[in-house]
Amino acid sequence: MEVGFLGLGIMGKAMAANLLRHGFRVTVWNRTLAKCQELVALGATVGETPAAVVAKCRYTIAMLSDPSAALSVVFDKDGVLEQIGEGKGYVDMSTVDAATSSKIFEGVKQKGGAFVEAPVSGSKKPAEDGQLVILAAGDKTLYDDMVPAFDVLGKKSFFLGEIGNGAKMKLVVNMIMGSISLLSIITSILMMNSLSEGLCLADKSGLSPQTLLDVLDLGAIANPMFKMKGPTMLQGSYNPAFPLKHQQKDMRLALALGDENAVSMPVSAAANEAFKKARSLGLGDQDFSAVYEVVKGAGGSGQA
Ligand SMILES: NC(=O)C1=CN([C@@H]2O[C@H](COP(=O)(O)OP(=O)(O)OC[C@H]3O[C@@H](n4cnc5c(N)ncnc54)[C@H](OP(=O)(O)O)[C@@H]3O)[C@@H](O)[C@H]2O)C=CC1
Ligand SMILES: O=CC(=O)O
Repeated sequence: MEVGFLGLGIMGKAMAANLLRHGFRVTVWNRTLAKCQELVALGATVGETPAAVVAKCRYTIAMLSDPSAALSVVFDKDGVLEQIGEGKGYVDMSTVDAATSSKIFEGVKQKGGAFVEAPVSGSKKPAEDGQLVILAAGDKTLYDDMVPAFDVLGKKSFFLGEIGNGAKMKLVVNMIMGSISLLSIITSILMMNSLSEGLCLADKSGLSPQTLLDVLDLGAIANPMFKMKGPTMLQGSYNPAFPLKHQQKDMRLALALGDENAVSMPVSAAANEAFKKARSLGLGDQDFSAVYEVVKGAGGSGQA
């Protein structure tokens, strides 16, 4: 199967590489064209513009940063709309709001093409391992055509019906993830303080601190989020798997969805403030766990 792939950021690069590894022929484009070279080394060909990729491929996937990037790649000069038409499909896997997705759907439909939105849950590692969860909606025939690609990219794909449902589901999931991860960071700080005291007490009492760790890890307070992100957070190292600016964009779009539907979400609103603050501190391009810096600055103990 031949596919086009637009957008080779953290996720797009891993996903396109995965398709190549599984025998797909892939034509790639990225705004910063130089980034295509890594994929060329894996067997991809390059399209000079989004329109050139769509002209070459029956199916084109996009993985772009946000609503404005998703719209620009479709509607601007040399964009997807210049070449989309009867018999061609466009699949946007970026995380955007339902209104953005609907605009793209209408634009593609007017040209006679088919459109599926298919945002994903799962970060850099699941993208590399083909373990994403795909939340698709829109044209069912195109969805069915894309199943071989979705099977490579993800461990499960859902077809959620009319356009907008995939975008909304993704925003709800990420709103929960953003709030929970902030709570988990705060909990981790408290846990780390308790843990430090526990390790000290064990040591002074003639017990092995390592055995204490082994025992705790097997019990009810074992904490997967802390295990995954904790060690690098404590070093203040936030190499991005999921950039903080994207997490904040998802919180913002989810809160707007809450506004539209009059759903009160005080926990998410507070989490959004913390992510906003982190962006204002210049942490937008770091991993979203860098929100830890905000929590520390607000009086949490960073010495854990
Ligand atoms: N990272 C993660 O863990 C996950 C991310 N997502 C979502 O996937 C999407 C991509 O995320 P990720 O790969 O991490 O993001 P990155 O920031 O790493 O990549 C963003 C991509 O969008 C391109 N881009 C940005 N602005 C424009 C524009 N105006 N026109 C054309 N291209 C543009 C960038 O091009 P250039 O290289 O030129 O800057 C790059 O290819 C986002 O919507 C994110 O929310 C979903 C699940 C997990
Ligand atoms: O959108 C981010 C994710 O981890 O899912």
